Amino acid sequence: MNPRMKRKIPRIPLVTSEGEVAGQLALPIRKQKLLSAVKETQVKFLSPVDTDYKALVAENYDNFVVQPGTELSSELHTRLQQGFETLLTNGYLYQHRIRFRNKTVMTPVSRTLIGEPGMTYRYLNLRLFALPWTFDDKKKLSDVEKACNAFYELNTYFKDHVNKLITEKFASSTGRKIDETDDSLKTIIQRNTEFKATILNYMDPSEIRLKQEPYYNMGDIAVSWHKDESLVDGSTVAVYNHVPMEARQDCSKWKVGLKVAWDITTPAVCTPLNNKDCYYMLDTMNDTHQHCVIAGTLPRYSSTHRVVESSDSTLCYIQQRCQTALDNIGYKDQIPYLKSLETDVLQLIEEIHSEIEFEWLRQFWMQGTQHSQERQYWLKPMEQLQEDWKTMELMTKLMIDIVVKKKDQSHMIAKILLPSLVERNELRNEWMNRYSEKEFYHIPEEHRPIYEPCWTDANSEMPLPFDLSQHIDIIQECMDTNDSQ
Ligand SMILES: O=C(O)CCC(=O)C(=O)O
Ligand SMILES: [Fe+2]
Repeated sequence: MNPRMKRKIPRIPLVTSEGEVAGQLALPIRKQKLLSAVKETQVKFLSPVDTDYKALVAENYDNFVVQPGTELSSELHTRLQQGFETLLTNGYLYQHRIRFRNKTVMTPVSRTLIGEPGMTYRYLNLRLFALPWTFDDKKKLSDVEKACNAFYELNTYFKDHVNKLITEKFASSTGRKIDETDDSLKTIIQRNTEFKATILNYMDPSEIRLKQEPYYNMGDIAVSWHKDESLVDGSTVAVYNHVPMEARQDCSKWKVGLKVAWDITTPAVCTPLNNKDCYYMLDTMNDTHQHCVIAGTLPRYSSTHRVVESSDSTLCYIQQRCQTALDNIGYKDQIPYLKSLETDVLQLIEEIHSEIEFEWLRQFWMQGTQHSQERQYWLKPMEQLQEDWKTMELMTKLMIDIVVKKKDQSHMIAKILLPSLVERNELRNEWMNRYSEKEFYHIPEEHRPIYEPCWTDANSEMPLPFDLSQHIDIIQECMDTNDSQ
């Protein structure tokens, strides 16, 4: 059976984007209000064929810029188009199963993240781990690596082009002549152009049943109204559009929709895109507006470059956090002990411990075998993170021992441990029960979750059991006796 056929009718609800789930789920109140207002008022949108379109864009969407593909070199287009195709044919683009209001839902669009080595991007409660787009000079690149590198080239182009757009905008809004040494200009440019990763999107509309755009009747919605998450405030999003077989009429083309966030009095805009076109949401546009993608009739790819808010989303960051925690373990005659028992130190270690387990290890392995095989770059670092995490299990065990033996600081340590262990146990349960049996059964084998780390009580290497319930009871008891003394 053709593996693509299996995906034709998704068994689990589709999420079309942030905050927008097709079917079953209750709507947020804000959206309900908007929808009932829509019924009463005639809300409208304009397209480039409408006479007032230009004026509307100038007034309310001046940070939205469409650039015809002719401005990019044909060599770059060729590399990008080959890049998309290579990634699709090698199975790198697939629909994401994400958790949304306690349900598992599937994105209609197939995706992957490419970016700076060690970059991750969190959206819809899923952490994406980037395929690197740059490599050591001497490395002989595989086709997939060459494909990723093409998007780095596009990224370099986008940095340069957005620099120009922002500089012009700055000059026209301040009425000043362009001065490249101007510090405020430099800051704005940096904020807008430090693209760190791109999400590639792919969809063949003939394979997926889509919902209608709910407010304006724009057509079939592939990516529903949203703002992009986890970005630096006031940063640009730059998008490349690729439709291998171009539709002739506007009505069959893919379109990008824009509206002022939670506003139905200002008309929205809906702009058809041609193959190779780029569009930009400059500066604060992603903060003040929402965008959506309306499906055309033919398959389409896009590459969406983002200035990721990366303070807590790089491999370097989590490795440093690990080191901070591990600095507190010492060994005397090979016997481990905690160097400091200060509240803040222990609290921080417990936080890091859970962060590694739930934000990194489980997020990575939950995405399945194919996902991990594709990410050779990540395998060694993940192994090391898991080793470090295991040492943190030992550190937690040392804390528990102090509580149980009623040593000096036991009450204070119990107060830190109790909420931390309760939360860890709950999160473990949640991760282990992420899919119902029925859902699990319908996940293709290569995308099935790997429940890692996972161990049984028979595993003598692990300092603590997987299920923390008994330890939680013991600590609770210690606290109760301590309180009653
Ligand atoms: O494909 C596009 O044009 C934009 C997709 C999008 O909004 C997203 O991936 O966040
Ligand atoms: Fe988006």
